[in-house]
Amino acid sequence: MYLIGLTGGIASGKSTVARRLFEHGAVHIDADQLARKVVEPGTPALAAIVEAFGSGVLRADGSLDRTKLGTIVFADHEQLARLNAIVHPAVRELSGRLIAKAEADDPDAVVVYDVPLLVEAQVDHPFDLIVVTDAPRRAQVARLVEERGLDPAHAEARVDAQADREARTAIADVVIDTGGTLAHTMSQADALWARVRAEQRAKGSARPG
Ligand SMILES: CC(C)(COP(=O)(O)OP(=O)(O)OC[C@H]1O[C@@H](n2cnc3c(N)ncnc32)[C@H](O)[C@@H]1O)[C@@H](O)C(=O)NCCC(=O)NCCS
Ligand SMILES: Nc1ncnc2c1ncn2[C@@H]1O[C@H](COP(=O)(O)OP(=O)(O)OP(=O)(O)O)[C@@H](O)[C@H]1O
Repeated sequence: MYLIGLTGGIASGKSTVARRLFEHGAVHIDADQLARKVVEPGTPALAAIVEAFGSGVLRADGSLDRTKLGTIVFADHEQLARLNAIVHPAVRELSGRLIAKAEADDPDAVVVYDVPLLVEAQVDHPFDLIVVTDAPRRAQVARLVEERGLDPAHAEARVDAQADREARTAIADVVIDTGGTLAHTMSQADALWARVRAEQRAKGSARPG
């Protein structure tokens, strides 16, 4: 297995790069999706969230009201830390299991773990390569406002809840510049895929037997 940790700020283009790598043949594991799964009705994490934030964060059908909880936690660092302490361990455990399963299914798989909070959440999977998508803050905010309908203040609050660009690029083996055209992002993703395949081939031919 070749394990890529893919991270980047909100709306920086992680999913766009992950989708391209998936089209090339990578297995894609998405931390945002896992974070939704571990708080489905009936899970211990959802029970812990209700205990911490009250039943006002539930919808009438018993599922989590994500907009309501988002409004609470992205306005207050302490509340966000409480939520993270509930959700992150569950995501860490589930992602570890899924990565192990991908390797068991195909020892030669390239696995992309797409995780917005790689820097913030002490993710310590044994990555072969850490890739960071990097766009200017104004591009992130503009995408959140124009494409996802957030109001500018909420968009800024989400960006501010995350590590800054410098902290992320400091841990990167590869930085993908996602501040330009989509075509420029795609060509960098294609070059990354070619590099990973070449590294895998080199490892394989160095292997005895
Ligand atoms: C607060 C919640 C309910 C808001 O849900 P919502 O559907 O509006 O957003 P969604 O989960 O799709 O996240 C969108 C983006 O917000 C950013 N974001 C989400 N959680 C966090 C966080 N704890 N800290 C900083 N940024 C975050 C990420 O860039 C993410 O890609 C939800 O984000 C959540 O449960 N967050 C805590 C878990 C978490 O850290 N998830 C991120 C990956 S593990
Ligand atoms: N050069 C670019 N590279 C990547 N995405 C771009 C670029 N220009 C515009 N975009 C747009 O920006 C958006 C980026 O969204 P994407 O879901 O890929 O980001 P993300 O980092 O995964 O976000 P999130 O943290 O919310 O999961 C997409 O709608 C994409 O079309």
